[in-house]
Amino acid sequence: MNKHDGGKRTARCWVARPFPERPPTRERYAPQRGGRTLTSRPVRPAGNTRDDTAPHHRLGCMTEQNNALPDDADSFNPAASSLAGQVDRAVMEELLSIRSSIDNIDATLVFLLAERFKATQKVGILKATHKLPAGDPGRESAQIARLRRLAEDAHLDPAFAEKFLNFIISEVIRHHEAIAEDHQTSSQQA
Ligand SMILES: C=C(O[C@@H]1C=C(C(=O)O)C=C[C@H]1O)C(=O)O
Repeated sequence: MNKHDGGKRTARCWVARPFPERPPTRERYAPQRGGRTLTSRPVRPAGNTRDDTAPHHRLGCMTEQNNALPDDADSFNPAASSLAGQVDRAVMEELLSIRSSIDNIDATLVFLLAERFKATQKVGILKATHKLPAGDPGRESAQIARLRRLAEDAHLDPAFAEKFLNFIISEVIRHHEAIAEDHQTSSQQA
C-alpha cells in the first residue's frame, strides 16, 4: 500500500485505504424492510485452513538468486521484488532487512486473526443455540471507541483502526448468520 494505490501520508503516519467502506453502526442497524443493510448471502467460513508450515519458519536466505523462486503460498520468496537488479545492493539489503520484519508481522497478524475467528465462531454457536442476533451494535460501539483510543496512543490513524475492526466484524457477522442458518436447518431436520 502506498500513495500510488490509495494511501495518503499524514503528519504522523501512512493512512491506507484497503477496506470497503462500511456505514456507521447506527445506520447499519437502522430497522428497514428486508433486515440488516449489510446482509448478503452468508459466506460460509472456509473449512480447516490450518497451515502447520508457518511462513516464518520457512524464510530462506535473502539472496538475489532467490528471485527465481515462484511467489506462491507454498514457496514464499522474501527477496521477491520488482526492484531486483535495479537498486543499489546496499539499499536492497536494507530494504530486505526491513521487509523481514514486515513478513514476521504479517505472519503474526494471520495467526492472531485465526485465533480471533476461533473465538468468534464459539460466540456464533452460542448465539445460534440461544437464538440471539448475529450482531451486537452496543458491543461494537464500545469496541470501536476503545480501539480508536488505543490507536491514538499508538500513533495509528484511528479512522483506519475503526475501518479495520468494522471489516473484521462484518465478516464475523456473516459467519454468525451462516452458523444460525445451519443450526436452524439442522433443528428443522431433526
Ligand atoms: C463476536 C460477537 O459478535 C459480533 C462480532 C463482534 C466482533 O467481531 O468483535 C462484536 C459484536 C458482534 O456484532 C459478539 O457478540 O461478541
